[in-house]
Amino acid sequence: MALAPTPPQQRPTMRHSSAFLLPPPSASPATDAATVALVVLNQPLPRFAPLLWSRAALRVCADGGANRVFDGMPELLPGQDAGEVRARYKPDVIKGDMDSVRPQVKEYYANLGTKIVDESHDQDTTDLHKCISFIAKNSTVADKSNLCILVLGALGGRFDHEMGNINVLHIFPNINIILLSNDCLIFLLPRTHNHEIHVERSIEGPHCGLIPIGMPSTSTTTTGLRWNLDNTSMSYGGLISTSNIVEDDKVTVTSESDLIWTISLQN
Ligand SMILES: Nc1ncnc2c1ncn2[C@@H]1O[C@H](COP(=O)(O)OP(=O)(O)OP(=O)(O)O)[C@@H](O)[C@H]1O
Ligand SMILES: Cc1ncc(C[n+]2csc(CCO)c2C)c(N)n1
Repeated sequence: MALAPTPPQQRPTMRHSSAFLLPPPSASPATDAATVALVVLNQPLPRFAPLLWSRAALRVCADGGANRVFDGMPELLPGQDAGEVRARYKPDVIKGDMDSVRPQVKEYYANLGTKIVDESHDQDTTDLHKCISFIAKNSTVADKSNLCILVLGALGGRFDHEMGNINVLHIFPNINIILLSNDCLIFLLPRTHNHEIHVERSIEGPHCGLIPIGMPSTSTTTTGLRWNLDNTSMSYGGLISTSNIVEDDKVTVTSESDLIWTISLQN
């Protein structure tokens, strides 16, 4: 027999913040408290890749993501010597089925001490899935609520890859994973919690969305949005909240089902 969901008033509150994207020297207590791990996917690096790299305690490239670091970091830092930039931005780990990383790139980083984890035997899980499993297993952070995994290049590109990347959020609902592109970010709001999203209005918004992927939501209630939901049901084929607008610095969400939160990033 399925367990009844915990009533909304008994759920703990999960707080979310994108302060990790604020330019230095800004650092909020929320950013400092979490240990950041970075995953680089096989897509063009977003402009803030060097900033997030410097804030991460662990840097993992998913297969062809290593090519993007090798080629892209010198391009993002054009005033600096390309060779020095390359040596400075050395991934800790390259992991995946290794069909996309160029042999010369793999050898370059292996010689610098990067750990290469070849999982070409596994053709049933995506490289991102493999990387998140690796981080979850190897992170020294005992309390996983203090771990924040930032994924670069997860959106905009091949639709099957995008859906695979969003599926990874649902596979690991208890890990704080944020999918990023130059244009927006996405994370999961698990139904086990009420959610308080602190909006960094200097860098994100105003466009946002609240989307039930995977299952309909029988009841969702929000504050802080232009078009709030009030015990509203959402489903594909019915209402989903896209092209919404953030009105307050804090958005709250309570829902009977897992939801995807997305917000635009200012360029
Ligand atoms: N166009 C894209 N859009 C979104 N994510 C992508 C895209 N390309 C790659 N990725 C992400 O980067 C990871 C590594 O990419 P890579 O190209 O090495 O994967 P792959 O397994 O060789 O892909 P495939 O064989 O399906 O082309 C993927 O698992 C995926 O999460
Ligand atoms: C039903 C089903 N659909 C697709 C794949 C293929 N696939 C999924 S993840 C992956 C690895 C990509 O690096 C590959 C090849 C599969 N195995 N099972």
